[in-house]
Amino acid sequence: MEPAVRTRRLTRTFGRLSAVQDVDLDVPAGAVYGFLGRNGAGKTTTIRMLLGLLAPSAGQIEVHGLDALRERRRVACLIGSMVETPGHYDHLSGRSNLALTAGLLGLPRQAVDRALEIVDLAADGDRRVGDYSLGMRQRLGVARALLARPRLLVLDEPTNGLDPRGVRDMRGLLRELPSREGVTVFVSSHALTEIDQIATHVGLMQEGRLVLQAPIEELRQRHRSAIEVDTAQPEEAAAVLRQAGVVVRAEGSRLIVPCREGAPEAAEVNALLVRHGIPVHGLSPGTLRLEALFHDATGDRTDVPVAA
Ligand SMILES: Nc1ncnc2c1ncn2[C@@H]1O[C@H](COP(=O)(O)OP(=O)(O)OP(=O)(O)O)[C@@H](O)[C@H]1O
Repeated sequence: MEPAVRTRRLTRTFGRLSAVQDVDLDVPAGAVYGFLGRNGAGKTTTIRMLLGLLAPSAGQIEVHGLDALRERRRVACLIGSMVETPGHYDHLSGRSNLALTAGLLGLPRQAVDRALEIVDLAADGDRRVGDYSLGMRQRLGVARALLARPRLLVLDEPTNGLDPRGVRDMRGLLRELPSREGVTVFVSSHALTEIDQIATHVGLMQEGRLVLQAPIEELRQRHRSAIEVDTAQPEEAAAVLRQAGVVVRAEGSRLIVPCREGAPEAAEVNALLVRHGIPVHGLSPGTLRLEALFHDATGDRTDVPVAA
């Protein structure tokens, strides 16, 4: 299948500043692509070029096989977007807000009902937008972006400023969109933790460059962190594990089992220790620590580049 987005050497300079430099994005159709980076890394500039709001200084952009710079109108019809906090008419209901846009686009009224349904605002559709929470306003923005049934949905920091519930709702919505609506989701964020559970692919921007791009599963395989064992008998536990051929390191009362080729799963470590009568107070299963991954990709060990 042709990719939803493909850029080659995409570049944008502002005076002497390279806001985006030689970026090769590959966004597969049907993906939820998490576009990550700190503030100022070049995400918004890239997104504005994808949407035809800003001309590149150099490079190419293809959207579903169409040259976005030559066929701007056709490409615009394929994309729905929400860039920055969406503006709504506060005195109107959510439904009326969408109906206005639908009217401008020449879409039938059913398009409004469908969009409200998708973002789970059908029950609140007749309430004034002024009474909506920020999360509801953001979802209404997504509904508007979906009105014309785009093939690609581009969202710039849609979880910015949302409370945990708002983040959870937005996550749930975005995760479902490819399978429910057949739309590819391209979503930017400076907070990895807000999208690591929904992204199928990630791209990381740093200082205008795309320093990492991969399917998230591949990254999970490569960067599963160590299993941590909390026990009152660390020395005995370490001896048991070493005898079983497991590489292990002690850190105070915790034991660390690095995840590497042939390392046991957390459950096996637990079973082995319990079999030898060693109580295990806590066991962390070695989940993906994307922070570590980003440290590796950017060579930045001083702080976490994309923490919540
Ligand atoms: N119109 C402009 N004129 C001059 N410099 C700009 C302009 N737009 C962006 N920049 C600069 O380009 C760089 C990248 O900005 P951009 O907004 O793309 O980053 P970002 O990753 O989206 O960050 P944020 O999350 O803060 O929006 C920054 O240094 C920014 O100051």
